[in-house]
Amino acid sequence: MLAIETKQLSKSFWKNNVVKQIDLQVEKGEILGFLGRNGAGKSTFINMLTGILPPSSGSYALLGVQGPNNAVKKEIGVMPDYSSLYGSMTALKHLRYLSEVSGKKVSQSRAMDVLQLVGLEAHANKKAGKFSFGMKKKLAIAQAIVHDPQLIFLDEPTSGLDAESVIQIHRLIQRLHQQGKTIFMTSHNLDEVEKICSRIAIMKDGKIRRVGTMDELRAYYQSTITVTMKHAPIAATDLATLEPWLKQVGAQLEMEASHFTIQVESEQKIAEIIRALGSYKIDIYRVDVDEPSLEEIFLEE
Ligand SMILES: Nc1ncnc2c1ncn2[C@@H]1O[C@H](COP(=O)(O)OP(=O)(O)OP(=O)(O)O)[C@@H](O)[C@H]1O
Repeated sequence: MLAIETKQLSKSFWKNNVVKQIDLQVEKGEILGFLGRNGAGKSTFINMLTGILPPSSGSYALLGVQGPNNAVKKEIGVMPDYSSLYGSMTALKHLRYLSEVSGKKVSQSRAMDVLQLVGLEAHANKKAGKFSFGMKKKLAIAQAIVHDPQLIFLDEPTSGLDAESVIQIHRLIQRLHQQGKTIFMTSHNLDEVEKICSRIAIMKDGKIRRVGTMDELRAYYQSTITVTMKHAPIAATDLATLEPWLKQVGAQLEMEASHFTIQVESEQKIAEIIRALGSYKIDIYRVDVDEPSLEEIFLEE
């Protein structure tokens, strides 16, 4: 079953088209990482799905129910902007009160369990107004998950958190994933997305440019495989013909005495180069293939 399905979903503010005809499908149980530069339209897209903004055109369904629809609200968890927390309410009260508002009031012990999951158990009875930025963020995450929703929207869940808290939140996300929850998360931390998300969507100028697993994204960008080969010394006479040949096979050739680096379009080209060196009877000691990182893929978009 699809957890999220959008069809031509669009949003304009006056004449400014911020989200442009997005068709996106997210399977139940996925962790989808939603990437994009500042101003790409990510928040606007999420705000439509979570009922904060009405779409200008197009449609969406959450957990198979056409939105907006209050019936499905109980099964959706949204991490609020930390600045919208109530300063005079304790962490515990927050969770109990806001779960009631969302239609699925939770017990005191459930609220305490969730505060423990985000590492706030020692602060359960402190007012949110006295919390640090990181503590507010954790409370916002707790608020998104306290009513045990099926679909969870997390907006930059770890930005601004200390290293230990980041690990704690990653573990929590993985645990939710194991429980079969669907998680839709934005992040500007590409390492984090690469590590914990099952699929990645890259948004630019209001459109989703690419969506896929890390392997699928890499396959798409394989035109930029960088290969470094360490080899036995090459005789000057061989080099005279080998070097021009390599320049034809790939790009950005950099030759040193014991190794060279070259960019090729496909794995077949790597095989061709290895065969060619073999025909010159040049031993190859090592082949390093540098696959594009998410950062490189992201920057290309
Ligand atoms: N309520 C609004 N009225 C007018 N323009 C808006 C409104 N909300 C967002 N925008 C514009 O829409 C564009 C996309 O903004 P959005 O907040 O969706 O981007 P984002 O990808 O979430 O960025 P960030 O990573 O910085 O949070 C921006 O140019 C922004 O100025």
